[in-house]
Amino acid sequence: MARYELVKRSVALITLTNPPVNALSSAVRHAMAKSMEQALNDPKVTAVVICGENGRFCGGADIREFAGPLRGPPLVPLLDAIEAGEKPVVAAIEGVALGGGFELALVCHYCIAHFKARLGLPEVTLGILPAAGGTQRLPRLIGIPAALELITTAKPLSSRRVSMLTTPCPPDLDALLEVVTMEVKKKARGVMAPLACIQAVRAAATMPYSKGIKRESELMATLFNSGQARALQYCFFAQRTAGKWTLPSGAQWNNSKPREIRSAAIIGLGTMGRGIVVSLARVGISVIAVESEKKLLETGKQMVIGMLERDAKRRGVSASLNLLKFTLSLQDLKDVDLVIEAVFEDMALKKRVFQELSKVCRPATLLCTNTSGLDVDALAGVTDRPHLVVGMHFFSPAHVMKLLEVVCGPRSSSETIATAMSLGKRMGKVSVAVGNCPGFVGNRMLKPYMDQATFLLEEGATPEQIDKALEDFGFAMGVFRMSDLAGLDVGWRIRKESGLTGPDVDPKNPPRRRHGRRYCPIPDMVCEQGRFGQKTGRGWYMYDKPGGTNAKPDPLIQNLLEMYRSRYAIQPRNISDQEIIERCLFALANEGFRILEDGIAARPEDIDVIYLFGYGFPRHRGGPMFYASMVGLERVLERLEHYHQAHPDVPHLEPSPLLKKLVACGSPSVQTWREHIKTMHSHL
Ligand SMILES: CC(C)(COP(=O)(O)OP(=O)(O)OC[C@H]1O[C@@H](n2cnc3c(N)ncnc32)[C@H](O)[C@@H]1OP(=O)(O)O)[C@@H](O)C(=O)NCCC(=O)NCCSC(=O)C[C@@H](O)CCCCCCCCCCCCC(=O)O
Ligand SMILES: NC(=O)c1ccc[n+]([C@@H]2O[C@H](COP(=O)([O-])OP(=O)(O)OC[C@H]3O[C@@H](n4cnc5c(N)ncnc54)[C@H](O)[C@@H]3O)[C@@H](O)[C@H]2O)c1
Repeated sequence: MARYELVKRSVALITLTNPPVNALSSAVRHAMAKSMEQALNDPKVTAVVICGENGRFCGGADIREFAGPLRGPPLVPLLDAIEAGEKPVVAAIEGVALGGGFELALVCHYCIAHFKARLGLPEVTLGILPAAGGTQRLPRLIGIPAALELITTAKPLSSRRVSMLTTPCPPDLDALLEVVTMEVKKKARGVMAPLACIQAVRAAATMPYSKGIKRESELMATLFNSGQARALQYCFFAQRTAGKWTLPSGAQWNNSKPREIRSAAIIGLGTMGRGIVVSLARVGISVIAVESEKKLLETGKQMVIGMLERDAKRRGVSASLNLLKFTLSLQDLKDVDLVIEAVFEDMALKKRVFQELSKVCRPATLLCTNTSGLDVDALAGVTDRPHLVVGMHFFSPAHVMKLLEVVCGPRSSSETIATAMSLGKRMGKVSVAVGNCPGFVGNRMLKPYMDQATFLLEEGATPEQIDKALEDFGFAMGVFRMSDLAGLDVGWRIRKESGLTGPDVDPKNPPRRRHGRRYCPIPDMVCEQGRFGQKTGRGWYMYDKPGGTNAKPDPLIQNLLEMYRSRYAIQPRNISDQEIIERCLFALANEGFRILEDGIAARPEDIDVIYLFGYGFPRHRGGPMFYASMVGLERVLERLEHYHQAHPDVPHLEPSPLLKKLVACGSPSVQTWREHIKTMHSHL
């Protein structure tokens, strides 16, 4: 846990040895305390060097220990003792010095850092604050403004020469803290940790160290026991668990070898195709991009080049334009390692493309689809290599959004899945393996969530009221603002294709019902007026111009809602924010339970990661499944039963059998739900 050596008969070298990141677990703290004591008491030792094994100084406190009672020697007195010791202590930093690891470096009398080292205080991302003196020592060392920036944003710092640092000098502390508070509140709505950090830094500026460190500890105690800290720490591990896919055959992430991908092709240079090209090229993969018409190819090419150049400028590297080739001919794809199809969401068209690819590409080429929800296995079925077909479902904009759903068809081989997962990781995506069903995980769950929002409109709410309730909950954007951004025509086209609306469907027979269940035609009526969202300057909101982003409530939508309600004799009622949150989010989680039952997602963590990275679910709430567990499964069940009774024609509100089962088993913690699903069928 910590190795002690005497070097050159006078220097004590203490090496932290707790792989993989040398976290400060209780055993490490214990070993460090012993080693420090030995060094301080040995008259031969004139100086101490602390470093970490395997090129990593220290990743901070052991986050897993936060879930139980704190054991072992506490960190603060240990660090205080190092700082107070009479022999000089040097931190030799390689790799990372994060959180408690950085705080350890701060108490050392000298620090030497490798130029590639990454230092930082990521505690706020876990819902806590740097409570081993970080909020007290860092402001003293680098000044209030720089310390606030590092502590409240968790931004890592690369190592640099002191002469390059600006001199800390806050002209007016209160004004500065006010500005930072406003920024933090704007960026992270309702998140407690950064605000507590500001209070702790205020203490560093206004109190002696002995009082400041007490204040730090009080604030930590409040955060430590908060639901937000639990949620954020859950997210940390969920994100790491999500990459660990497993198939019923026993093939899994650590026994399946991915193929190396050097070249790829993208079919379709629309919204998604362009972003996928950029994501591939910037990690050094050569890409052939295919379009159907010369003009579209040229437009797509110019857009991709612009995106790559802007991206390269931001990252201070040169744009990898030499990796790109643009063509109208599928014949050029003979030798690529992998193809990602991103043409219109039209099964017949996609089948034609896959048949063609089957003929053109060499037999070993992987064929992937970016479909948002069509049957991946049906596409596999038209090829000569169904085992090499897999869904790679990117999110828009594909070069920015971190999520990738890897959709495993029943015939996708483990090597194919491993390759798609590994390619996602290489592109910097959080990749989650999911099963094949309409909408997969993310979009399948979106339906009940959006349905509830539109039903609430019928019953008396407004788009802005629903959005505000969701944004106050922590979503970056409410459901209507998000739909305006994504484009309302996409969903309209899908509803037309599934026979829910369109010229052949009589809206009055029966009204507000389709396929035997409640249906809200308001989104169709909005689209019929040419209101497709931001791109047309009108949608659920109005914008100053097409492409504008400043959403304002539109009286025309208000009129439309009033006319609609009077046409169907609906008496509008006052709807509380609580009802909005419960109906939208419990319906969302309820579908998540069904997805787990159906074996489309392997575990609740996967669903949560999809919602955190693909749909802007607030991280401090942990994701829809974790949120349901925090609310209490019994309560979620009771509320769903209540709403289902009030709306029996909405099957999505009927509590899922898995939810009922979990409640009957005493509402176990989310990490153990998997044990209750084991016997069910897996589509992964
Ligand atoms: C370090 C990384 C950058 C490495 O990234 P990489 O991509 O290489 O690897 P992975 O991320 O995949 O990680 C590999 C593996 O390691 C696990 N892991 C990583 N870091 C930790 C960690 N810190 N603890 C435990 N485990 C860790 C990870 O899970 C992977 O394993 P798995 O099996 O899941 O695959 C990257 O890992 C990273 O960014 N790590 C996190 C860094 C971080 O956030 N550090 C801060 C930790 S919090 C902290 O340090 C707090 C300090 O300020 C100390 C505070 C003192 C506490 C005092 C307590 C007072 C409590 C008072 C409350 C009283 C309450 C009461 O009264 O009740
Ligand atoms: N837009 C999103 O938010 C989003 C998100 C995830 C997945 N998707 C999915 O990605 C796919 C593409 O969506 P999009 O939004 O980029 O569509 P888009 O309409 O912006 O682009 C599709 C492109 O494909 C081209 N194309 C059509 N047939 C072709 C052919 N035979 N050969 C070459 N090019 C052809 C079109 O000219 C067009 O440029 C769809 O399956 C969609 O469901 C979309």
